[in-house]
Amino acid sequence: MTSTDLSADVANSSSAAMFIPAPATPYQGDIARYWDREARPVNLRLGDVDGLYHHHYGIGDVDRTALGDADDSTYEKKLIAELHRLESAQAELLLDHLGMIERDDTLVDAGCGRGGSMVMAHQRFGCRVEGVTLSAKQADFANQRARELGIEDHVRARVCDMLGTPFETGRAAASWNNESSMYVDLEDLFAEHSRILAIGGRYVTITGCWNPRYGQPSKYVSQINAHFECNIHSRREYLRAMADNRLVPQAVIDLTPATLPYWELRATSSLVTGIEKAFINSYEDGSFQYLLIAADRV
Ligand SMILES: C[S@@+](CC[C@H](N)C(=O)[O-])C[C@H]1O[C@@H](n2cnc3c(N)ncnc32)[C@H](O)[C@@H]1O
Ligand SMILES: CC(C)=CCC/C(C)=C/COP(=O)(O)OP(=O)(O)O
Ligand SMILES: [Mg+2]
Repeated sequence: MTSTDLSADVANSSSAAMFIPAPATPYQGDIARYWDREARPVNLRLGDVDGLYHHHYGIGDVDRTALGDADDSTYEKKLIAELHRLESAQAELLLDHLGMIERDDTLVDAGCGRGGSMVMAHQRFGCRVEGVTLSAKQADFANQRARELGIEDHVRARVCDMLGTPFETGRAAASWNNESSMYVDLEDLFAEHSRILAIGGRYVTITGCWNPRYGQPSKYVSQINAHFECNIHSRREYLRAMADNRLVPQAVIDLTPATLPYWELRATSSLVTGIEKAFINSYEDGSFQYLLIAADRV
């Protein structure tokens, strides 16, 4: 794919001249404010470990040898590094599912946060990565990080609704949502991914979803929704909305067992936010699942 710039509108490309569109709905205004104000140590201190700032959770086994003795004065620092390693492992798994990406391809990160996954994608594939977020603070942060790394010509965040992006039709080699699809209607979301993706392109999401086998969203799922002002969808809704929008699943991976060690470890740290028990309980009672879905645009 030949692509230097997917965007039909480049006006808001640099933070200095960033054009901030009015929110499409009052809800999106709330979410923009939420992320503009967010500065939780559990995110900033983890990002400070190596400069990759994530707003998603972790997967994989805890490396107890890396943590050492809990009585040691360096234990908390090691614990933070370990949580961060698990969060980056989550992003690596998402990137593993993007398929063959060439240097001249363009990828789209829908709901890019502070841009950690975008940087990792560029570092892995050498390609251009375009991200959208509702939060001007997050877009500024991500663009500042890209400048610091000298990759601002390849990695760019902008303030934009993921349901109506300025990207050209059929040009993206791959696109993803990393824990950002619980803020939007899935039919609208997948219609937009389907529009921007090339035929044969790849879509990947990692998300928390409620489990139809449980019946309805549990009290823990409701707690998570209230905590983040989001609206968690069911697994069934994901698969149905993909099918409706020419996205054919190639892999559906239940990451619930893989994310539980992250939560158990996080619950013991000084950086707890109070939402840890809701995740642990809902994963354990089967009402909630941590899922990766990779789909082909057909
Ligand atoms: C939990 S954070 C995930 C950030 C990032 N994907 C990561 O893994 O670090 C959710 C993100 O979704 C974004 N978001 C929510 N609704 C959006 C929308 N309608 N359009 C664009 N971004 C949106 C928020 O601004 C925020 O950046
Ligand atoms: C899996 C689900 C349902 C996720 C909801 C979306 C969300 C808010 C993710 C984490 O962001 P964060 O990294 O800012 O959260 P925290 O501060 O808890 O680490
Ligand atoms: Mg976090």
